[in-house]
Amino acid sequence: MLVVKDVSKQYGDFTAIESINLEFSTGLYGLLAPNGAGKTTLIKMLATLISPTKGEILYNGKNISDMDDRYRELLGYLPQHFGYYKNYSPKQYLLYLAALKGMGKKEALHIIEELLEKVALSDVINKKMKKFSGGMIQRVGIAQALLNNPKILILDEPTAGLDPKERARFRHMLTDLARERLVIISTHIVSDIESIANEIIMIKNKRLLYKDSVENICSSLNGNVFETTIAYDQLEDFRLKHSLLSEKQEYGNMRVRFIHKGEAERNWTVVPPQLEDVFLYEYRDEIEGEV
Ligand SMILES: Nc1ncnc2c1ncn2[C@@H]1O[C@H](COP(=O)(O)OP(=O)(O)OP(=O)(O)O)[C@@H](O)[C@H]1O
Repeated sequence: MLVVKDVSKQYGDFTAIESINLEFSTGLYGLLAPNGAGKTTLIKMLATLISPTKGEILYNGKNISDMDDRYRELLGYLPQHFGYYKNYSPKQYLLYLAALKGMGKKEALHIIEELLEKVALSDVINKKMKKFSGGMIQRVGIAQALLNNPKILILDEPTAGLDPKERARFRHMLTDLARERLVIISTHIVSDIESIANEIIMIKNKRLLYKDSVENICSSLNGNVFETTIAYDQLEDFRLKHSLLSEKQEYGNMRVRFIHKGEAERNWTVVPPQLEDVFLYEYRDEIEGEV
């Protein structure tokens, strides 16, 4: 069990994360927030790459920074930008990392072959990585994070640059990996984790906003998400009055989805809230202009 206890992180005078409390057990946790919200900061603290300014992170009751190597033996980590050697094959690269971890070559070879099979790279085990797609490189990244068969797997924005097919494959793989370990994945893309995370963690204004199931988070907007059709020239006025979530052209009119708290109008249809609605609503100030 991993516990984040009242953790804050400051960079000089700037506070990136403030008084965060979290508890993790086995399963998949999605850390979802727009860029700059502090996901990487939190993840780097969980990976002991940086230390909290205040508070502590405990694994089975022990402070992870005191555990030192004993904690890192339990940890697999894929950073946002991971360094690999383009002229190496996945096998050469993983053998090199295994040697750094002090693994014997015979044991390492066996594990590496198994891992590359798990991430569906068996057929390119000896091919140079310079010809690999973004998705294939990310799968090598996952394989390196799994070298020590970690109990805790932490992936920072692992789907950046992947196409929809690769994203889907990635989701299957993560579900599989989270059956027997704690997996924490950070992303600003709702669809990456919506269908697979046991719990979603959202940070807003440096603090914890939600740590809950998708269903419970969505229920915070029950009865407040509507759709209706308006004329194109009403759109600007509508945008000023309501929190617009999405808009699309439909037979010369505009179909709009929006948040409204209070009395509804007759021609509005209330719709079940989706995680994307909560994300767009909660971060409407941060992501204005981005979407
Ligand atoms: N070493 C640092 N020194 C000063 N400020 C930092 C440092 N690292 C991060 N920050 C600031 O802390 C805030 C949170 O950054 P962080 O990288 O954790 O966000 P994020 O949610 O992971 O976003 P991204 O996905 O873009 O990295 C940002 O405002 C960032 O500029």
